[in-house]
Amino acid sequence: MRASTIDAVDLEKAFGGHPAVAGASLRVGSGELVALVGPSGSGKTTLLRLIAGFEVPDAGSVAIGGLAVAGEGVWVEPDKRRIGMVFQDGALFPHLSVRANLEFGGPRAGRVEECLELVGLADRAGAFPHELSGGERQRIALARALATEPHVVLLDEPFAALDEGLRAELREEVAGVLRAAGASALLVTHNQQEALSLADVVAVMRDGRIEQVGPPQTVYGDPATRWVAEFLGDADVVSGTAADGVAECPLGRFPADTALRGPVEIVLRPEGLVIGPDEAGAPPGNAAEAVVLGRSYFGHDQLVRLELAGGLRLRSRNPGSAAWRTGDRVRVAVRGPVTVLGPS
Ligand SMILES: Nc1ncnc2c1ncn2[C@@H]1O[C@H](COP(=O)(O)OP(=O)(O)OP(=O)(O)O)[C@@H](O)[C@H]1O
Repeated sequence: MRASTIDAVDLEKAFGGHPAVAGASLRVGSGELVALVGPSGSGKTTLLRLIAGFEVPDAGSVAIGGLAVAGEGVWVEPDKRRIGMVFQDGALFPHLSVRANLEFGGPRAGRVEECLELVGLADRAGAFPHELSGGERQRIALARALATEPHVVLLDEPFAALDEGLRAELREEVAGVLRAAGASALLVTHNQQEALSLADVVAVMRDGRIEQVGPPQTVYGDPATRWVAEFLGDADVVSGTAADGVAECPLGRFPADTALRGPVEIVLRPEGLVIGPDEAGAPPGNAAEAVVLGRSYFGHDQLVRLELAGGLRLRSRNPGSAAWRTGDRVRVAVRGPVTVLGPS
């Protein structure tokens, strides 16, 4: 395991008796990019502010770069925590040039040029913030955050103010810059795609707690709870019964944790269901007859709504090549990974 850059343990913070962070623990390893994702009001920004030192925790502790900065009897001011911050609006000093913005924290000689080079804006050192585009401003904000060689960069919704096209482009660029700089970073976002596509590790926050932490493929493909499954993407949940390591439902039999017995919930992703006269690629048995209820065509793919005998409704996301019509009788097979969960 990599050395920790952030170790936040059992943090609690309430405002007026209402808990915003309710026992959250979060670790960021050295050189790791961790995304903290959750719905509005789940406590992401408060957790980030506790780590940065803009809020004092009611309980719990924070260590940054191996040094305790908050906890019982310990308090280190934000400007002594060696963190770099990037906010939604960049928050550059408007009356200072790009160079002066980067020099503000007193970086070592040559570091300003290095950081401008990293974000690909070496030629804009003399410009003022109002002369930069929204995307350029965020790249300069990142360069400024990196200039003082912090232990960790904290980014709070850094792409939220940008339009969709620019957002996607800048996301990749920012992740690339952070990786090239070998920086450790914690990114707060309410955008699931952003979290899954950018981060090495995704922490899913709900009601002030971290509900699941893991690599993007794990939190999406093997969600710990039904809530995580439904928050991170489209999911259909089918009731089944488990015994001896197998869960059974109208779509077939699936491997399950041997500890599960009795009623279970089986989580299916629409892209894991294939439709067709043949059962392309699916193991024998894991298929069922269905009627097409309707379809939405998106160009790059389509979402087909299906109903099985007994009224069970499912969705299949597949290449838009086959124009299934309402009322068509089809066979639906499970191709993708399924997750079997105990009753929630
Ligand atoms: N300074 C404050 N005073 C009072 N309540 C606050 C304060 N800061 C946050 N809260 C409350 O704490 C809860 C968590 O807020 P927080 O901003 O941390 O959530 P979030 O997940 O970042 O949400 P969003 O994605 O909307 O920014 C909310 O109910 C919010 O209203």
